[in-house]
Amino acid sequence: MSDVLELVDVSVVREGRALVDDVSWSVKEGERWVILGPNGAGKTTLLNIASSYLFPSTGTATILGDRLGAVDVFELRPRIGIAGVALAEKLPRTQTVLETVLTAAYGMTASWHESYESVDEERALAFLDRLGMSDYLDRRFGTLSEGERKRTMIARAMMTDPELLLLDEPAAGLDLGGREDLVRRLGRLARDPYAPSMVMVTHHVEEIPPGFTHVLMIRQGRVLAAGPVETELTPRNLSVCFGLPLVVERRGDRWTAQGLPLS
Ligand SMILES: Nc1ncnc2c1ncn2[C@@H]1O[C@H](COP(=O)(O)OP(=O)(O)OP(=O)(O)O)[C@@H](O)[C@H]1O
Repeated sequence: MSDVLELVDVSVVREGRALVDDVSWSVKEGERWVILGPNGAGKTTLLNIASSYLFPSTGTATILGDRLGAVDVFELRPRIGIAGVALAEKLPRTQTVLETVLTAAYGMTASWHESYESVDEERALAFLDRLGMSDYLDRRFGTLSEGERKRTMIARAMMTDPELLLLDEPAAGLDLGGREDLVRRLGRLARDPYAPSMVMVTHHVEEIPPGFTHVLMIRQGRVLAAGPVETELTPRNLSVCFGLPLVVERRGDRWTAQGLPLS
């Protein structure tokens, strides 16, 4: 299996502080990773490197075989799908759901009188259908609920047929039904052998979709644990990661965690 992403001794330093501190981590083809860590741990910073929007201060980052700094990022970026709040905020609120997904095929955020190929439209419709958004095609992106917006963003991220799919807190802000719906859909995607390698950032083990294979735990920019979910998602690792005693349980193919009662 080849490396989809390889970070070696990567640090990101801002104002004299390491936001990401000496991180070495590799994602192999077909793996599905979840990045867990408390607020401010450096999760989004890592995704920004993985998406080629941020260069390490020191160390090397190799994405889809190309080393950051030695590759034209504009050639690399179409190979990476991203769904996250930062991108959602850049998308025009008045654009329809279908246009929001279609524009990804042209590497744009807004439509500019392109004439879309019918094959692109068919792909957009198929992804929107898979994400349960077929009834919203003509709705303005800005009028969508949080859950509908998240599902549209994932459909959009799939449009370019990416080799690497990055999901930044896809279930944040969703109600219980919305979260469970999204986790099931991501679980189906994770199990699809033709789906891209995936990296998903979350704060909650309950949001880990079935089929996700590996976990990276970070705290204060440093890696605490990295490896298969079965061996690394332990009460000890999770407690150190979030800084309080936690129990973690696996039920079927899902996870739950809770704090131990105060004595
Ligand atoms: N440009 C910057 N200059 C200085 N500090 C920054 C900069 N960007 C991010 N940080 C800081 O780096 C740390 C890591 O930020 P990051 O967004 O990666 O964390 P995170 O794990 O994604 O957090 P959250 O779970 O709250 O989204 C935070 O303390 C943040 O304030």
